[in-house]
Amino acid sequence: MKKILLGCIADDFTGATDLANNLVRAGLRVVQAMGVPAQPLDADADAVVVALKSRTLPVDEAIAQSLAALRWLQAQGAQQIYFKYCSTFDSTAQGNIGPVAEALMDALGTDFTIATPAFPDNQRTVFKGHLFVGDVLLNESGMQNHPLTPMTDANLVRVLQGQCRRPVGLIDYKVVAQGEAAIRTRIDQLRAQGVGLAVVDAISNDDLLRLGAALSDMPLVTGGSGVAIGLPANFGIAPSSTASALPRATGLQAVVSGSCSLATNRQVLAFIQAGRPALGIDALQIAAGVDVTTQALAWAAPLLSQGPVLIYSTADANAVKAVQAQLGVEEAGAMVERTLAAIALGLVALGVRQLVVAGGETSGACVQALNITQMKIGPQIDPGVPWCHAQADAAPGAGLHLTLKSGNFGADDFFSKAFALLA
Ligand SMILES: Nc1ncnc2c1ncn2[C@@H]1O[C@H](COP(=O)(O)OP(=O)(O)OP(=O)(O)O)[C@@H](O)[C@H]1O
Ligand SMILES: O=C(O)[C@@H](O)C(=O)CO
Repeated sequence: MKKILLGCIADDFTGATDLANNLVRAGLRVVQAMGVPAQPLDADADAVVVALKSRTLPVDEAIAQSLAALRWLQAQGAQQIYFKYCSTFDSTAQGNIGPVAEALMDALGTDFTIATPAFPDNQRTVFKGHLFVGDVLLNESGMQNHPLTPMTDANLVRVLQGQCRRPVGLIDYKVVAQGEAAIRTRIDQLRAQGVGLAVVDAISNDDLLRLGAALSDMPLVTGGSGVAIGLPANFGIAPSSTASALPRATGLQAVVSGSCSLATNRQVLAFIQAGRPALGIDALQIAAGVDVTTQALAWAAPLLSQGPVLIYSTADANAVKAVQAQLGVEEAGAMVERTLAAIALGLVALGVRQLVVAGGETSGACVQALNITQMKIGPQIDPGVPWCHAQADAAPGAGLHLTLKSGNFGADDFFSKAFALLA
């Protein structure tokens, strides 16, 4: 068995493809596994990204799944472990970023790791420990209204400290600007002070490349997908602009959107304004026992032959809050996810072979319903969002082209742009 270099654990499915995309573009051969594989790796790969749906699980379950992923990755020979979370640091006061990071540290027997969600290609920058989304602080970016993980504090040292037993420190931009040696010195200083995790400032890809060089011997790296751009060089691998080729796309086209993030709201609006068919589904109707899935599929069936259709639960923050007040946050989320997953499965049964799913939790639910276990990463549509290809029982033969779009990623015309790229 050939050993892998980098073993990655992603806390949601869109995040996993985001990371895999950056690694592929940096030159690594990557396999993305949905959940912890039951078998050893059967492909030649430099990195494996194990996609979990652990971001919003109870802490103990998130830890247990992450440790199972770690054990599998170690069995494949992984030299370094990467824990991927959201570039908007999506978590609650309990976690799961801090507790999972510390459980991985314990399991790896390491006393120090870094944490940075910086992803400048997607306008996520960290300055003096504070996370900016575009020009505004995290807590003013719309993320303060997230349905499951509202982010109300942009100070990541404070946020992470609230989730960790070990002291949390900062490697600030002045140190990062000086390069690898200065970063290593700062890490030594922090370790000597008993700091276990350090948030790292990064406002450009150059910062991330300098940081990457200083992480070559760190057993565990934690971050968004941005840090990944600086790691392949440590293994002697050079960036590659050739995205992996995917099989030719065929079949009908559809979008399923359960993301309520601001970018997805704009993308849904743009699709409707472009005159494309779109159907909104209502969480309260699902709760009232209406068979929303059958209704949605009956609506889509005659339209699919004319081009892409969109089925969405995407709503603005006020509408989501009103639904949650009636149904409860978790129940509302789970109910909508189950329905959209059943709709995705139904769309594939109707002949859809190019499927866009918006939202990390929603993607997890759809991919699990489709029983997809492994994906190949293809060309990037927008930063952080590639097309992928997977085999699925529901799409026998040529399989399915799939893109899992993170809530806040992608241009306003993302849905149309995605299908145009495969044409
Ligand atoms: N209209 C709605 N009312 C209440 N909850 C909803 C509604 N629509 C979607 N949801 C739930 O909100 C959650 C959205 O999370 P999801 O991870 O899919 O999107 P996101 O957070 O925008 O994406 P990402 O995690 O990639 O940033 C899901 O649990 C979904 O079921
Ligand atoms: O890092 C990001 O923002 C995304 O990959 C993600 O994890 C959204 O769910």
